[in-house]
Amino acid sequence: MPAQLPVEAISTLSELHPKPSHIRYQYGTAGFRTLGSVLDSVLFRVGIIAGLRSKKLDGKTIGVMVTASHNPEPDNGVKLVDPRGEMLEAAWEAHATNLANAATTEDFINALDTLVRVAKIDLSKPSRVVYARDTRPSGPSLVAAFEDGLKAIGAEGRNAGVTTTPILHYLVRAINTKGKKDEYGVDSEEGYFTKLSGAFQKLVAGKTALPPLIIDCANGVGAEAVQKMSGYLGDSIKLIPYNASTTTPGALNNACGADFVKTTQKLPPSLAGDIKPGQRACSLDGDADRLMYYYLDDQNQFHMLDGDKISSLVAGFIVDLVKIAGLDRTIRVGVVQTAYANGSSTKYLAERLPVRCVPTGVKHLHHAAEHFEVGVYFEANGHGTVLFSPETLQTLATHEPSTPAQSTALNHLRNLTLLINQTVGDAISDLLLVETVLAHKSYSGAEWDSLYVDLPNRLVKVVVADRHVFHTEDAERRLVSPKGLQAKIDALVKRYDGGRSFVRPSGTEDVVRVYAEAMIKSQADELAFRVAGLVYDETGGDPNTRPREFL
Ligand SMILES: CC(=O)N[C@H]1[C@@H](OP(=O)(O)O)O[C@H](CO)[C@@H](O)[C@@H]1O
Ligand SMILES: [Mg+2]
Repeated sequence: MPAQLPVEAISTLSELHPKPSHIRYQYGTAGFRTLGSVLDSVLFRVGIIAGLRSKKLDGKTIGVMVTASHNPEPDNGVKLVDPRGEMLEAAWEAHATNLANAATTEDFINALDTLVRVAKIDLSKPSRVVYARDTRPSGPSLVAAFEDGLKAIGAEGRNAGVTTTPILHYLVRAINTKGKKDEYGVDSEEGYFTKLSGAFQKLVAGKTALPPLIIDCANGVGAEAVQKMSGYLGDSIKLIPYNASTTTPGALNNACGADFVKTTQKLPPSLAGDIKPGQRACSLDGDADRLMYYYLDDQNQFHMLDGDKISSLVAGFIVDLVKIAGLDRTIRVGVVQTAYANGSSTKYLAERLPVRCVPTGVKHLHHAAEHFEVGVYFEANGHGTVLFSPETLQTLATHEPSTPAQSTALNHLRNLTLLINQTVGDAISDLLLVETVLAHKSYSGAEWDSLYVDLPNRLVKVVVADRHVFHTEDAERRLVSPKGLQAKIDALVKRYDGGRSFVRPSGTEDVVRVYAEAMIKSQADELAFRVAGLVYDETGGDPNTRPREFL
């Protein structure tokens, strides 16, 4: 008889983690994410789901990260990580949503039974799960609920403690490739720090010393990782953590962090006075998978260097190295962006290499990047990385250079494959990558910034009655419904010099987002507020509560 679900154990433990009756959960772009205080049942159930996912994949280790990233401190969330360190497969997002919403223990067990049957899960297989959390106060009790889930399904758990999202992804891949040909690294935090710092030190050896770098850690888990990384970097670069108060109530992501910088386009107030004209600095988000750079010019003016600027800097550098190494016929470097990428960045990049636009969400970018030999992907908000295909890794490992210049470039490329966290966007890996390129190019922040001039842009949220009536095509750049709305947007856009605007429903908030660009800032704002007004009026917005700035 095939192995059965341990119904007794699941049932007993499930009663300790009842689902609140009034809440509907959704496994979205960022996993399950909502107030930490209502996630207990979800975490318990995710423990069981992770165990089943591992069994389905023959006992490979699955990752689980408890975090709500850049959200306010009271929020929390949970994401599953597949064996190569990638986001959970889409079909299982639906399974997770379904299981999280089962009303009672009985419904939950029935839904589990169905999943086991439909997904043909062999319950006799082993199951292994590695998990971690960020610094949020709700973390420990949520992890305890999750561990009850592991216990219920009999999964073997490995607690990676308090660490960043990208380190958890690294661990998943390292564990699953241990002792294999494609071994990713030693499966410990130390392994991660040693691998990245070693590659960085080689890449910047002999270059002019890098100035110390102020890092705004958003008062989150990145602070601990930056401090640890510092210890491994020797004198190759000095990292100065700011906003590193991980235990101060309410401090997490508050007036600091990558999301604050991107959305307000301002310097975090806590850095004011400490960053000098000409100096650059950067901000991480609450789980250290996003990165924003910025600098003050000689007039003390703030300039932001976002994900598009990082992408352009890095892609250009890799293209040059590939060419110098004599590999430009074999290795095609491409870039993946979303519709939110600044139009100037797209123009700059498209003149140099293939560029693809995909729908919002890291999994779309990641998968599209896998189609290039080297795929560089970044969201404008600072989440991104570089992927080297297995064939490219092979080429880099075996290629015989014919000149000293080729040999040097080849070595740099090899070290880049070690420095870059290829499982997921990683703020710490990315900032070392940026510093590497700046060291090689002898660029200041201003010189990097001058690769292209950002088009002024504006992002506006519109609260609508039902965002599910919005459907898009062409990588979210055009609306197919509500019918007729796109034609009206087109008519508005035409009136603005260099105008571009698109509307899409958010996957993480109950709003519709409007993005607009134009040649001058006031026009970008005006276009955004006109389109926002149009969307509001056309989809039944109440005239009495119409936001005043909408035109
Ligand atoms: C405009 C914007 O920044 N959108 C963000 C946001 O998605 P929305 O679907 O727009 O809510 O959260 C996603 C998950 O973190 C991130 O991937 C994406 O870039
Ligand atoms: Mg994040």
